[in-house]
Amino acid sequence: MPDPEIPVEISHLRKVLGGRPVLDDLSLTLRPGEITALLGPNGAGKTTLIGCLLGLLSVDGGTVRLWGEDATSLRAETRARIGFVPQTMTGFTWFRVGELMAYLSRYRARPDDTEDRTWEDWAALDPRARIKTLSGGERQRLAIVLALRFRPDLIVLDEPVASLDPQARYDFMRLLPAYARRSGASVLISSHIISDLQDTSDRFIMMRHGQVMLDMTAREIAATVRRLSGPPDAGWNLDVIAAPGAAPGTAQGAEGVWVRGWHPALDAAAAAAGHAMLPGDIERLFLALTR
Ligand SMILES: Nc1ncnc2c1ncn2[C@@H]1O[C@H](COP(=O)(O)OP(=O)(O)OP(=O)(O)O)[C@@H](O)[C@H]1O
Repeated sequence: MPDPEIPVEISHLRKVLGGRPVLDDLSLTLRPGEITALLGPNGAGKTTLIGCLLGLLSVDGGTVRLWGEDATSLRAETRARIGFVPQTMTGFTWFRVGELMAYLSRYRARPDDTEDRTWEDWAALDPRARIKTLSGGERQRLAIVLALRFRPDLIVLDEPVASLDPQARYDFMRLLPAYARRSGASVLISSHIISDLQDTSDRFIMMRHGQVMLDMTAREIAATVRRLSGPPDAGWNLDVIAAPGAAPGTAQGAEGVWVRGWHPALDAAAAAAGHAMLPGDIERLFLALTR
């Protein structure tokens, strides 16, 4: 049943491009107030997924629902609840920064001067600058400000920080979760800079070849994912999720064996078996899953 409380519900999504499935039987749910990191190597299908999620691309199978509505036929009020930061901002080049903000403000459903100031102060753009003269990073800042000033309930960001300088990136990765906590917005952020996402995300979705390889909350990963020095005992009932460097047909990886389903009762047995247990470090887990 479609649920009007759930910002995004994707079920068995299939998308074919150039004659091959780029997204294949993909399901995921984004919940209110949660920051979800979307990770995956180049070509995994992240941008295509975002296109389907926003209703910009048609789907070849499955469903994409935003607050219970089909993504390709959202009502205008529902569309107004979404803030999207694309990989690169195009268009509006003839405007000056201040003119564009003033122009778009006319269409805002929920003006909020405090939010405006927070993001405008962060972006530190000259309102008189013409958009066509902005640098790549300045355009990225503008795209972020434009998406977030509308106080969206769902924020979708496709690699928003790649061209930001370290200071702007650092500040943004602190302002974004603060906004999500304040507003209860659901955030989906795709990025290759995993260190930025490690401490700020509540949930991690790792994609490869158009499929979800792992979808877990940060808490679940910390509590139940471990890297062992060798294969686990069969009686421990653990799922081996990655064994990078493993010889075909074996679970033994040169860089350890990643398992899920860990629980503290196993600590003593694992220590006796000589396992060096490391908690789930997101970046190493991602590298192991995608190697
Ligand atoms: N219009 C198209 N026609 C054919 N293939 C396409 C088209 N658009 C994308 N693809 C293919 O779909 C796959 C997924 O592309 P997508 O841009 O979604 O990946 P991504 O995970 O966002 O990658 P990146 O991290 O490089 O941005 C790629 O192999 C790409 O070549």
